[in-house]
Amino acid sequence: MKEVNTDNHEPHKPWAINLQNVQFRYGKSGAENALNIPLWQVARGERVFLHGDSGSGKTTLLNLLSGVLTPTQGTIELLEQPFSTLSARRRDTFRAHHIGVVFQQFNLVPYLSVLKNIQLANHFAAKRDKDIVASANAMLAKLNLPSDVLHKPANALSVGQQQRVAIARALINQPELLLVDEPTSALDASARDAFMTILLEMCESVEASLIFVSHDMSLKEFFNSRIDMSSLNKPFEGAAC
Ligand SMILES: Nc1ncnc2c1ncn2[C@@H]1O[C@H](COP(=O)(O)OP(=O)(O)OP(=O)(O)O)[C@@H](O)[C@H]1O
Repeated sequence: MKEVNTDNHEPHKPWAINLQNVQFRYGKSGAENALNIPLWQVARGERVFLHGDSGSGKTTLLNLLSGVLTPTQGTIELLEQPFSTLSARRRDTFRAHHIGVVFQQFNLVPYLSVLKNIQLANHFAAKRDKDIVASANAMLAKLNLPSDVLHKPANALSVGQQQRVAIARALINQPELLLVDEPTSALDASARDAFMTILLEMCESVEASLIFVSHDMSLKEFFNSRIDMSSLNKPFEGAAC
């Protein structure tokens, strides 16, 4: 397994992620509520396991990568294109076209059917899928979900089923970058391993780069690179430690 080197001297490969001198603070709070990442580059196609203590900034970093937050300083490029410097509207469009997200609460619209949840993601895609029902069905079959879930409201599904729907929704537009935050916390060990296998197979099939955040170090075996937030997030100059 490769520990990701943040002082990267390898020959240039196309980047999925390129963070340069990124700083982030929540409001005017102290440095402990902040990120300071001088450099972080992830090559396209890489599958990265991102771990770290509670409060070390993992979710904040994912929110910066998905454009929910923007850096206080520095720049984020995704897929070799400017991202953090875009207007909020353009960032939303970029996200809809290129990024899939599976966050802790899955972010499914609870009262909408599984199909409508998946359709919603495709609605904002660069290319609308003319046969979204067939595509959604094919995706659900790959995820071992029966096709009758398609018309059930999301909140009528088990947690494990909702996780799979969240993956289907995140991958339906074949995103180049997939961001996943602690999705296995509610699963037992065998369900967790099944989830990981499916997630990685699906990622492979659409050739997505993956950033996967978790506390659960037993999951690191599923990844070819891993990074600890403490090696990424440097103390602010002059900050009391
Ligand atoms: N909305 C917010 N306003 C102010 N501070 C925040 C906010 N969200 C997070 N923080 C602070 O930012 C720091 C990083 O939090 P973050 O949620 O990114 O950590 P994490 O590594 O994802 O934690 P966990 O593993 O517990 O989910 C923490 O000190 C946290 O208290």
